Amino acid sequence: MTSDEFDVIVIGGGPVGENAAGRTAAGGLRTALVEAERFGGECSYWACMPSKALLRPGHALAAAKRLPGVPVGDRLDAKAVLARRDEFTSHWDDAGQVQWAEGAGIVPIRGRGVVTGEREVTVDGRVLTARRAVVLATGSVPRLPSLTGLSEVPFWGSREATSAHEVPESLIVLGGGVVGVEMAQAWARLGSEVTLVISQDRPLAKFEDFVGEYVADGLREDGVVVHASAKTSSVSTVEGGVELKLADGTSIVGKHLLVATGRVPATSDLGLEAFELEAGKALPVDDTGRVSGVDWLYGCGDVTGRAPLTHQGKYAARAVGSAILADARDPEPWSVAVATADHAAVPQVVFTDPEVGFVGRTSAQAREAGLSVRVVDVDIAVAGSSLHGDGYRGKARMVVDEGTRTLVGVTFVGPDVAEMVHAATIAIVGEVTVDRLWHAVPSYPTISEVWLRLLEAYGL
Ligand SMILES: Cc1cc2nc3c(=O)[nH]c(=O)nc-3n(C[C@H](O)[C@H](O)[C@H](O)COP(=O)(O)OP(=O)(O)OC[C@H]3O[C@@H](n4cnc5c(N)ncnc54)[C@H](O)[C@@H]3O)c2cc1C
Ligand SMILES: NC(=O)c1ccc[n+]([C@@H]2O[C@H](COP(=O)([O-])OP(=O)(O)OC[C@H]3O[C@@H](n4cnc5c(N)ncnc54)[C@H](O)[C@@H]3O)[C@@H](O)[C@H]2O)c1
Repeated sequence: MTSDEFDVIVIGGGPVGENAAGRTAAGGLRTALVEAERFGGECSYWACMPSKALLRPGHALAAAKRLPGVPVGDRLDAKAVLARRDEFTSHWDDAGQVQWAEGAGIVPIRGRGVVTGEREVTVDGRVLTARRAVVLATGSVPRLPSLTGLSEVPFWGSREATSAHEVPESLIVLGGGVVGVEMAQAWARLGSEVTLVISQDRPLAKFEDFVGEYVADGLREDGVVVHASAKTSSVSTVEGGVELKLADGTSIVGKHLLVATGRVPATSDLGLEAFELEAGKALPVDDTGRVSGVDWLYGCGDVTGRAPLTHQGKYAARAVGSAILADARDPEPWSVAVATADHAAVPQVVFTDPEVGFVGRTSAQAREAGLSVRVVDVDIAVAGSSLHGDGYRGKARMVVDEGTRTLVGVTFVGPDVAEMVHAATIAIVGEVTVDRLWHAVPSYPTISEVWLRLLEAYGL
């Protein structure tokens, strides 16, 4: 093989592309990983890592304040928090990721990749060929709302919100999805005056309805002003920042505006039209990641729009890698080359305080799927939660398919519930019946005892 010939070419060196390339390289295939910006992708530099690094100190401080006797100050040392965030992004230097790729036997190639023919990728004029497969892991890009004046004002996207080096005096956050609530709380706890503007009646509207209420209460406790059911009319530059006008006549002025209104799969400028694929739309893939109608082309991660989360994209990447290695066609569901869990058991944590942990289907989604649904709700009020912090407040919901007596969805909201989600994921993936789950005894005194309360409330 020449230096431009490979078995597999992966376009997009984010966490998902890295995992796909890592898997095929480990299986002995000569693999190129093409990255236009930084190896490590959005997640490492402008998304998961910096956002969680910004949130964690505020949560630790709030947790300590709930425990009499723990000596704590009143506010965060913003400079130290931002410096620690910078460490977590490796100061936006991807040398470590390149080193990892080389160590894993991958050939990293910096530049923008375009699919220019069958099994052919051109990177800034250099033509690469792939004997087996091309994998697209190009991620997603922000979706901007149509808002009068937006093209004329300077505004933040999630990149600026996660990489800022100063705490803004005030911040307007537009969008009550995950980015909106996480960044609203992070900057409020770092000392900014934050206003959250959401179009729905509560934030996190895709989750069970009580989730948004708990999170909105948590934000208000941190001083965030929440404008729910708000219709925006225009935005403009004013002395000292930006002004957002709402349709009801309310005017909000802030130093910066963060637009957090979602993301769309990055499928533009990739040459996909030549293969009858629509640019700007999610890449249509089957459960092995194979693109419909193009049998040498695969996709995984945000670009497919299936489950736009780092862990789920990496899982899809492992399936793609396995499918390429085995040249798997229509493998069995739940086999290693298939991302079956995308349909039934996607977990997600929203790292606010209170935290949200969710997996599977909400009660509404389960009903839409035609399941015979039983919903069980309990407050998280067990010995473990009382010990965890004074005034602990949380709620748990279990959605049971009565046809099989198995769990199809679980939601927790409350301080530090994130680590409880994986037990629920295992129960759903393993299709464990509630009757068997009864015998999984939670340790005393942990917050996990809420499982016992859920099963008792179910009637066991
Ligand atoms: C603020 C924020 C916080 C988040 N927090 C979390 C979280 O806590 N947990 C979680 O699970 N998810 C989180 N997400 C979602 C997560 O970031 C994405 O799901 C994840 O990054 C997707 O990985 P990916 O590899 O598919 O795409 P990306 O990480 O976007 O990587 C794609 C890469 O492809 C490159 N690329 C694109 N086009 C080309 C081309 N033509 N040629 C070469 N390279 C190209 C890009 O430069 C980029 O590096 C967050 C998102 C945001 C915005
Ligand atoms: N902890 C995590 O897992 C985590 C953290 C951050 C982001 N993410 C992922 O990153 C992706 C992007 O997050 P996001 O929050 O930008 O998207 P999102 O889709 O979760 O939320 C976007 C929100 O903006 C609202 N919106 C859209 N247009 C609007 C308008 N004109 N005015 C007001 N509101 C408007 C939508 O109703 C929605 O609530 C998601 O897939 C998310 O799951 C995950």
